[in-house]
Amino acid sequence: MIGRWRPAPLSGLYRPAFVAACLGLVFSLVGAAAVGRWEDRVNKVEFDNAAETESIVMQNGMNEYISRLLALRTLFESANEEITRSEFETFSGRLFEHHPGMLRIAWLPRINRKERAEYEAAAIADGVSGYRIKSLQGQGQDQGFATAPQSDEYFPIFYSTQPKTSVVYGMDYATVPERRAALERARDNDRIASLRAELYGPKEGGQLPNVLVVVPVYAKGTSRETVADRRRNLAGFVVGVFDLPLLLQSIRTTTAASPAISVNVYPPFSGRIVSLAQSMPDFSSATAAPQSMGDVARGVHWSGNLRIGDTDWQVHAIPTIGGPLETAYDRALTVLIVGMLLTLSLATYLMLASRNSRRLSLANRRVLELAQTDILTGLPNRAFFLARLDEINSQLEESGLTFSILMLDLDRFKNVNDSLGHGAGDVLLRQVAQRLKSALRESDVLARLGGDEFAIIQEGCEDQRVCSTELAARIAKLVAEPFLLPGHRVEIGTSIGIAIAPDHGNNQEQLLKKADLALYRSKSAGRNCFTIYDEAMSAELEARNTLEGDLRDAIARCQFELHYQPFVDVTDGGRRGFEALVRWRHPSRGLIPPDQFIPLAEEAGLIVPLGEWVLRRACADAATWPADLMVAVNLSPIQFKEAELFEVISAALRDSGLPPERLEIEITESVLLERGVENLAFMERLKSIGVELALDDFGTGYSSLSYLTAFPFDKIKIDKSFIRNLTHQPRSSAIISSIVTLARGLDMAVTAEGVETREEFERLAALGVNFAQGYLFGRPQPVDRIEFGASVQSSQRDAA
Ligand SMILES: Nc1nc2c(ncn2[C@@H]2O[C@H](COP(=O)(O)O[C@H]3[C@@H](O)[C@H](n4cnc5c(=O)[nH]c(N)nc54)O[C@@H]3COP(=O)(O)O)[C@@H](O)[C@H]2O)c(=O)[nH]1
Repeated sequence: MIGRWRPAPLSGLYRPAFVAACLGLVFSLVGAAAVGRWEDRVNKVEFDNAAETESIVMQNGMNEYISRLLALRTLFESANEEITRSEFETFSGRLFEHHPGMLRIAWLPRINRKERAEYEAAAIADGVSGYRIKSLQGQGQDQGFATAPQSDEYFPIFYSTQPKTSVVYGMDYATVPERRAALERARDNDRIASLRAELYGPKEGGQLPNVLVVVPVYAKGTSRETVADRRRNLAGFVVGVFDLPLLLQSIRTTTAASPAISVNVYPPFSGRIVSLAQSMPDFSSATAAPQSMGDVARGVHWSGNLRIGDTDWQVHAIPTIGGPLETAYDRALTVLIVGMLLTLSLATYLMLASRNSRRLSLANRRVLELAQTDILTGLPNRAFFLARLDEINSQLEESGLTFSILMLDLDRFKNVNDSLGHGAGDVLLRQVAQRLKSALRESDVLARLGGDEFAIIQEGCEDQRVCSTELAARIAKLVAEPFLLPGHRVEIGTSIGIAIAPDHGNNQEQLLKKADLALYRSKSAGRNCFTIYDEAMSAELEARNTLEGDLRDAIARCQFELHYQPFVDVTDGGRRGFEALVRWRHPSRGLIPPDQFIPLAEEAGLIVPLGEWVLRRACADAATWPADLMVAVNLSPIQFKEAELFEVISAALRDSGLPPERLEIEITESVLLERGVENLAFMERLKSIGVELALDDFGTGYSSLSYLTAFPFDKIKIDKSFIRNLTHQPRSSAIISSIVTLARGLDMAVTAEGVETREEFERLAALGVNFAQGYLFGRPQPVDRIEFGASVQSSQRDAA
């Protein structure tokens, strides 16, 4: 996972907007449909009420017409004398004066065979020329009249509101079967009968059939209780012919019928439809009349009856097209439009919000990336590494996998930084990052933890131990290759510590601690190597921690003591002084040598107070010695970084009364590696007050001869490792000889450390060394065991 961040998938970004749009659309449609249905229901109720009212009004209007025919019947039945033609015409004319739609009214008297001629003559006498009783024959266009055949009784048109010239005078209704049936129905039931009938001849104003209404008239004062009574006492019929469309239109006009309702009146239902004309309305107030009842039935409609006499005409009402009772679905439309607008707004808002939120999340991710990136190398930083480590740890139990952590610390990086500057150090770190990347797989996590520390999480290996050591070896080799920086070629290395999960722990803290311990071991083992953690390291750490605690206590309780080891002048064997070497008298562990606690004191920062104590004690002790004896005190590089060191030394001298010329400060080469300018100034200051300076352990570190010229040393102390080899390695003699020659040239003295044998001593003397120190002249011992008398001096002289 060298390229660690994968962008979040874009799919689903607009999903909320899409879902909202779909839901909004569905709700809008459902809402509009519901409102539409509600509108339908409300309109239907209103329409039904209006249609019913309309029907009642029409029925009342029709009843009014019928009642006028009944008035005529009353006239015939109540008159004592026969009603004359002119009385009939006058009365009829008045009755229907303001009632359009009444086409004509006729009086059909009941005439028997014997009365026929008499009636015919009377009509002619009344001015109806050529009057005779006729029968209607033929169909449609071929219809015509013929003299009615002999019959027991006739029901001819005798009086009529038609002009006397009309051919219909004398037409016997009984000769037309359906009219005869209506007459008989009316007679037998003493009820008004009606029928739909086409009139003879073309009808004014249209082709629609008319309605014949037949009212039976019985002889005055006769019984009509039984059918026989009615048949016997029948006097004739009053017949009204209605122009139904005109009549209904007139009713609607006079009653100010609602224009919202279109009324269609169909002929009485006969059980079968014999012609198209029968399915067409007899009356329609609609602007475009429906072509059939089917048309009406398909839409919103109301059905009822219009009773004319003994027959029910079918009434079907529909909302007038474009009228207020036609469902306009305007509310439903409003709901739909508002719903769509809200949906659109919501979807737009969600889309914008989603887009903004994505932008925000991208920005957040960028911030997160930056927060988890090491700016210098572009690698993940410590925060990312730790988070990833936690993540992998949390999956550890479920996955059953193992992984390794490799902690890397560059060797000698500090030198590059100090000597070539931070710019070069940065370039080097980038190059190291590139090399490390090249050694890793895509699934490995590489991070820079800070400074010259890198860390790797390596997972997915069959044998994690083998895999991680192979990787560490590969990395060590890669980093050991020279780096080309601008104008310089540098060589560094890397120390690596490895911890393996879950063997070495299953949480971040444990694993990092153990990888660090292993790294520490690599560092102390000589660098550019790798170490896998083992349990002994923890034990060591524990011991070290205990020791550190004890060390703090020891400083507070003054459990330290100084032992002194003499150094002698090679030429005469005379003792020239003592080196102060600190020891720790541990309450349970006894006397602990400085090798075992000085590094720890340095790491824990305790060397500063300890070093000050050594200085003061050594100066105080030396002040009691013979005036020709020097005291040499070791200073740690850590003490050198203390700004107060000069004041500490001055105070030790002042407080003890020891002349500065009797104090020799021993420093190691490592001190000279950094803060060169400050250290030089500090050393010059010590020299200026008379303190002598010795370069300790020469030959173990960098052994740069340039230090000898750059810093004002009085003495060089050749490390005992050279002396050890002196007798059997000619090279050591040559090195010592060179050092002596160089020191002499620089006006410096040379001390040989660790002289244990006479042979070594003689060889050193031959090489021109000035001073010697070692077990040959005495081991370090407490001050109270040192004899400053002549005996000591003579024994040493013997050695010389
Ligand atoms: N910063 C401070 N460092 C100190 C102080 N006191 C001691 N030290 C440093 O500790 C190192 C170990 O010291 P020590 O165990 O005391 O060993 C010294 C001698 O005992 C040993 N020595 C001397 N002669 C011989 C010999 O003939 N053979 C042999 N095997 N060892 C011998 O050498 C040590 C002295 O070395 P050096 O300092 O280089 O003169 C040591 O590095 C001390 O510097 C302290 O107070 N502060």
